Parts: sequence; structure tokens; C-alpha cells
Amino acid sequence: MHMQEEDAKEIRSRANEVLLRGEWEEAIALYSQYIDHCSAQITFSNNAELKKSVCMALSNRAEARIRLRDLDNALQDVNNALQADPIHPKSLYWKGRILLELHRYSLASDCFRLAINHQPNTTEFQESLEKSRRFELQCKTGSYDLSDWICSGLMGRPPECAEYLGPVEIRYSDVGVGERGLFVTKDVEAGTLLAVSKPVAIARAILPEAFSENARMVIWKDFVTEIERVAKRSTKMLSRIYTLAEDDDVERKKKLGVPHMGLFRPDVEYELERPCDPVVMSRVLGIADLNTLTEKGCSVKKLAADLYCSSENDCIGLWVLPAFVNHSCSPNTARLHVGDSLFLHASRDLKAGEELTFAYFDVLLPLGMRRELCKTWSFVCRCHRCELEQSLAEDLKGIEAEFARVCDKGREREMEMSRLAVKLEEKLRQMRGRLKDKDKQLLRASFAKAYWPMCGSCVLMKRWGSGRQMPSIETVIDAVTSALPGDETALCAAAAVLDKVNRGLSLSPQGPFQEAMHRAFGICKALYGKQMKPHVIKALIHALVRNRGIIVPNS
Ligand SMILES: C[S@@+](CC[C@H](N)C(=O)[O-])C[C@H]1O[C@@H](n2cnc3c(N)ncnc32)[C@H](O)[C@@H]1O
Repeated sequence: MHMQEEDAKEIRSRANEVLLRGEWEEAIALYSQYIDHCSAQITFSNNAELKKSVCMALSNRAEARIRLRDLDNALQDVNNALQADPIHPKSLYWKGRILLELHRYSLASDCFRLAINHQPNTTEFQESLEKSRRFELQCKTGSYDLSDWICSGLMGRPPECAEYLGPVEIRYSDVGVGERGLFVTKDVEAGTLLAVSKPVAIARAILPEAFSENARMVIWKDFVTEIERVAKRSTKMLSRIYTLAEDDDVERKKKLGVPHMGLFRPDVEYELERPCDPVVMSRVLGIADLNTLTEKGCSVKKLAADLYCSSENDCIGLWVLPAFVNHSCSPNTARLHVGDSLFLHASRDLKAGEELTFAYFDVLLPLGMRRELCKTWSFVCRCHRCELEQSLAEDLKGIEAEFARVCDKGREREMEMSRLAVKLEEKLRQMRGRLKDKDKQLLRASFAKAYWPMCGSCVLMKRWGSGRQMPSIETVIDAVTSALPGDETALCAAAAVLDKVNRGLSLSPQGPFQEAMHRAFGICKALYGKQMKPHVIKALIHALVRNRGIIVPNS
């Protein structure tokens, strides 16, 4: 039996109500009933009123679908609406919004422009057009204005950013059979932006230390379910997700091959070579397990056990292109998280054809502890830093064991850590003939946590350092940045040094202002990019001194 006209109207108003309340699933169901009824009753051409009403219903259903990230179906809705009325402003607006999500910025601008032509003075149309124009420019030029956010000491609202694909491509890597990696395609200097990537899914958490294992697993499950949902609802996203490996099986990896970069290039049409495989939860789970990154760079498998124990705010996410970057303990790129977007900057000068790497976890640790963390990713890192420490394993065995023991301790560990720094310095002096200066710096980086407390404390310096040749804080900062050029703790220390020099309180006699500024600028460049203006860096440094846990206290 067909629905009566009055019933259809009733359904439409209920649909409008639940849409306003943000009950997306319910709104989709009700609009579907209404649209089906209208389509069965009448053809579009012979009733202008009904045509308008169906366009509105399609457009509203598209909105609900966008909120649920059901992009393919949402696009179909707005296209159907626009077929009936090619200048229907709301459908044009929602089509623009879908295209923005699909990283088709110029097409999105066209839609917003057309919507404005037919319905000027609508603030959300105007704002969306401004955003899509900004995104068009960002993805063409790789030029992003992060100044306000950085000047706020990264405390303000992060800017929304477009995706960007710089001079990079995926190729087979030397790190293992069948392994792919990301490579730079031209010579670039440190601070060059290589890519900006938006996540497939992201999960943020501020959780108390005693958060239960169960609760952690719920968050992980929700995260994986979200990836599955996105994969099911957008062919483009699915095709990206399915380029990723799900496990270490070499044959399966070989079968995946090297994906076409067109898949990651924003603002261009890319035709899939073949239809995607169906979405299978076990494969999605494997992909999430192997490729999820944490903002703070610790291993995600460890994360299931540890991360949510942290009382701090952290975030996990799946960013597809960055997931092709292999790990190194002395990497050549730095990850910067701006809201949900992941920025990848060269942190060193790079030659065309070099493989890009970043750290998957905290690498300011000695070899044994790094190896343990690597295990959770099922590989053994063979970077030059690991090889160096492997060759000195016998010499460093005692200090390393003690370091691991002290790490497990609570607050009283600062004193013991400093004693370890003294021991390591003695060891470095013993090994003088066998080590180059840069090797010494890499070793200090591995024990950075032993140096920082002493760097910041006259008491510890007096207790352990007096009469001994301990390195200056500048040497420790340089040691850390020799391994990790864009390290945040080193930046905080550099900011603190600069602050002290500025206020005439320098702990170190060889810390003139220019040198301190140069050091801080170098780290900023590696982390935030070479586009950073000096006044922005200065503001950041001030903000770091003001807001953050500074390593060097005012002793
Ligand atoms: C996020 S994926 C990186 C992309 C991966 N190479 C691929 O082809 O899909 C992480 C996996 O890459 C491999 N991998 C990453 N860094 C490595 C390294 N330094 N040495 C050996 N294998 C590494 C490991 O198999 C690891 O589980």
C-alpha cells in the first residue's frame, strides 16, 4: 500500500527534526522513506514543488551521510539532486563539502562558487569557498601558514590543512625483502616540506594512569572499526588503505607491489586500475596493527599495553602515505602533527633517491631498549646508529644495564641518571682512540635521559660533575640533534638556554646569544619547516619557555 501524502509530509518533518538533532542514522532512514515515496509517486519533471522537496531531501540525506563519512553514497545523493536541479544551492554546497573530504579542492571551489551565484550572502558558502581556495593553494604550492598556531606555543586551535604531495615516491626499500619505502625524488634541504597527509581515522585520549586494560582495548576496537567503516564507505579511501601491508608475509607484500602515486596526489582525478578487494575485518585489523602511528612516536603494539596508561594526552592514527616510511633510529625526516594532519619535513639535507625514515618510537634510548621496541614491529633496525652501538656492545654493556634499571625507578632516578652520564663520559674518554666525535655524540644521544637532569641542575652538576669534564648543555643538545635533528626535548632545552643567555643567566660561558639562537632555529627548521619566519620561531621559543616543562630549571 502506498503511503498517503500527509504521511509523507509527516515523515519529512520528522527527518528534518532528527537531522537538526544530529541523529544521522535515523535521518537517513526517514529521508530514504520519503525519497522512495516521492520517486514512486511522481516523476521529477511534472511537479516543480515535489522536485524541490526531493532535492532538499537528497541534499539533507547527503549531509547526514557526510557526517558518517559515507562519502560515496553522499556523492550519489547530491549528484541525483543536481540532475533534477543543476543549480540547487544546498546540494552544490554539500557536493563541495564531499569533494573537500576527497581532496578535490578545485572542484569543491567550483561548487561553492556556483552555490554562491545562486544564493549569495550565505556565510557558510562563503567560508567554505575561502577554505577550498586556501586548500587549492596549499596543495599546489606546499605553502602553509602555521604562524598563529606556532606563535601560540602550539596551544591554540591548529589550522585546517589540505593534503600535499611533495617530491616523494614509493619504491622498494633495502630494509627487507618485499618492503616498500618512501623516497625523495630530488635534492632538498633540511626543513623542506615533503608531504601533508590526512588520517583515515584518528583516536585521541586523555586517560588517567590507572585506566583499565579493557577500556584501552575498547578505544583500540573503536579505532579499527572506524577504519573499517571508512573503508566500506569510500572507494578512494579503501583503495588507499589496501595499499598497506597487513603482516610480514613476504609473498603477500610482494603481491601488493608499489602503489601508483596518483592515489595520493590531491586535487587530481585518479582512475583505479582495478576494482578494490572487498573489505575484510581481519585484513583491516592487520593493517591497523602494522601501520598505526602515535603522535608521540611510540610503538602502537606497545601502545595497546602502555599508551593509555599515560596520564597525558596522546593520539593514534592511520595516515596512509606516511605509513610507507620505514623506521630509523637516526632518521632524516621529522613528523609534525598539526591537528589531524601529519606534516613530513626533511630534517636533514637530502639527495635525490634517498630513502626517507622517521622514528617509530622514542629512540633517545640505548640499543638494547630500542631493539625491544623494534620487536613489537617485528624487525631489527640496521641503521648506522644501531650498527655503531652493536660494535661497542661489550664496552657499553654495564652502563646500558644500569640505565635500564634506573629507568624503571620513580622520581629519585634523576640523581642516579646523572651518575650514569658521568660514567658514560669516562667510558667515552677510555674509547677516545676508537671513536669519532660524531660517534660520541650519537652515543650521548642514546643516553640523553641521563644527561638532561644534570644539564638543568647546579646541585647535580656539583654532586657529580665538579672536577670532571662534563659536556655543556649545548653539547648535549647537539648530541641529541645529531641523532634526531627535529627533537622536541632538544628544542625545549635550546629554548631554555636561549632564555638564560637572554637574561644573562647562562650556565655556560660559551653561550653567546647568536649561537644559541642559531641552534634553536636549526631544530625549529627540521621540525616545523624552513618556511618558518624568524619572528614566529622567537614567539615559539618564548611560548616554550613560558608554557612547557623546561628541562633547565632556574637554578
Ligand atoms: C609502517 S610499515 C612501513 C612500510 C612497509 N615497509 C611496507 O612495505 O608496507 C612497518 C613495517 O615496515 C618494516 N620496517 C620498517 N622499518 C624497518 C627497518 N628499519 N628495518 C626493517 N624493516 C622495517 C617492518 O616490517 C615494519 O613492521
